[in-house]
Amino acid sequence: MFKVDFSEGKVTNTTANPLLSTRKLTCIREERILFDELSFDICAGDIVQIEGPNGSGKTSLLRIMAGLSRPYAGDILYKEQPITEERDAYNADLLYFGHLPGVKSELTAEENLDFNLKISGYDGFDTREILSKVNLTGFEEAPAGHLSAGQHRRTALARLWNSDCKIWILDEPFTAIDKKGVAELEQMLLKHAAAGGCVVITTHQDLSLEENRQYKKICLEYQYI
Ligand SMILES: Nc1ncnc2c1ncn2[C@@H]1O[C@H](COP(=O)(O)OP(=O)(O)OP(=O)(O)O)[C@@H](O)[C@H]1O
Repeated sequence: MFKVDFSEGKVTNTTANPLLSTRKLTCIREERILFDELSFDICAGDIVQIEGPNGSGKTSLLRIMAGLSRPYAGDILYKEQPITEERDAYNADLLYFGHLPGVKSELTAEENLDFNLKISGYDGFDTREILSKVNLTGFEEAPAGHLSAGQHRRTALARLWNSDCKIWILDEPFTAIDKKGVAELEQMLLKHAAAGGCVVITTHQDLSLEENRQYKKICLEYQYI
């Protein structure tokens, strides 16, 4: 595990054959520089945790990396090409899990999963089997609006268990998830990385991945203009 701290200024950490890269990425919100000329690479097998206090810019960074918002300056590269030029290929290889991960309260857990997988282009999956992996057996037909906060989150997370995207960008996936669920999800991240995928994740939880050689932390701190 290594730790890259950007609080001292412009730190660059780049490697060969990256899957995903930031290049001189600068983000300004409300006249505050959240990060400035941020350049780093993420390779197959990497699990990268973006750390920092509330408001330091973690979600902003993830949204820019996912192509959902634009930076003040700089680029995101997918296999060394700007994502603006590789939009379709990048989107097909990206699983983005945001703060509001698209679970409709009026649909059942099973209907939500079915919908989320179908709009991502999957078919031939077994929703009950996938829901069992996130401990939702017995809750398949419950409207998501009647589920507990953790079960609601598990409904959204279930699509990780049926993903062939190499790049996972996960914004606080552990919110409301119990200890056993966190451990299971950590195992899922390790399995994904071992299979040649990569993970970018934010969480305020302590993860038990410190011993993993491919686990990295990037720390964002406040900077002012
Ligand atoms: N679209 C926006 N317009 C203006 N300001 C924004 C916008 N998005 C984020 N901000 C501001 O940017 C700062 C960073 O927000 P961001 O959500 O990236 O932080 P975070 O590190 O993810 O925080 P948390 O740990 O609380 O989730 C905040 O001060 C926020 O108010």
